[in-house]
Amino acid sequence: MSVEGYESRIIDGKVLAKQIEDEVESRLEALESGRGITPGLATILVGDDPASRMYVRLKHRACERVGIRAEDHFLPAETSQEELISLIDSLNKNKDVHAILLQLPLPKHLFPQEAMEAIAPEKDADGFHPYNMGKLMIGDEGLVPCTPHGIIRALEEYNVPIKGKNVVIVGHSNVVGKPMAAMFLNRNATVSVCHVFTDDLKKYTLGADILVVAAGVKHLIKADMIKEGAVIFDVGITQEKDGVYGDVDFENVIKKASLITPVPGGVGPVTVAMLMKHVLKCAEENF
Ligand SMILES: Nc1nc(=O)c2c([nH]1)NC[C@@H]1CN(c3ccc(C(=O)N[C@@H](CCC(=O)O)C(=O)O)cc3)C=[N+]21
Repeated sequence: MSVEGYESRIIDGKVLAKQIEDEVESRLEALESGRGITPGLATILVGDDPASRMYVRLKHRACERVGIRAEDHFLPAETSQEELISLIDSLNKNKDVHAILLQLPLPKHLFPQEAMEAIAPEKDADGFHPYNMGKLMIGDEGLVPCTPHGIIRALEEYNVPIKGKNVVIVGHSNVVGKPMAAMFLNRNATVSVCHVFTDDLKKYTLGADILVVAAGVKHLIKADMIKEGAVIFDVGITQEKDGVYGDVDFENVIKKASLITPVPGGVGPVTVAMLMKHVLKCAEENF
């Protein structure tokens, strides 16, 4: 990538992830030596989608690095809703499992919302349970989704003020856009949420002091759509034969941004590190 001279504007997600994982590791050691608890994460993957497999593998590797006990539950694509719920029920009751992660998306015949509601809210490391989502909405942030949490952490790390700033979020998914909006509102930013049906996207993005893009459209955001000095988080992942692409035209946008996350090596690794933090929190608070 030709970004010479602009390197200092890059938020290195791997460096930040390492820092978060180091914190987790030392708190985890204290939990083990102090209370004899080793945090345990159970991941559930239904079907053998290659991308999902890779993401689950990334999470297991992170568990290994920090010392979380991870168990992998792989279910065949034809698993029924009842079988899935019954696995979740047994993991809810298992005292050695402090956190449960149901990898999304699920095969089309299954109901993700019902499955996520079956996860005990105190074991919901992803923060996707309606109880945890509801708490987030009313400003009581407990277990919150990993990607938005990682973005807030990055802003803190780089001392970017949030209060009173214009934040624009592109994408209104339950896993990124909506919880992200709530987290910024909780910190008194002025928040606009745009999505596929937004008329004249550029009109909004041009006003953004902080821009979070999670649309899944390769290079949706061009340099002429952003304000000079904006802070930009690219959550997009478009996998093509020759590589992974984000939602931001990075090489051109970096010339106007003050801080920006690359893809890969930006938001992704921070998301995984935040998951580790959440598993630790589940183990500290519920055993
Ligand atoms: N219940 C659930 N929780 C999730 O957190 C969840 C999920 N389902 N389903 C899928 C998405 C996707 N996701 C990513 C995590 C890390 C990277 C990551 O670390 N990527 C590396 C490698 C990229 C590559 O080489 O392709 C990077 O950006 O540098 C990417 C994507 C978590 N997700």
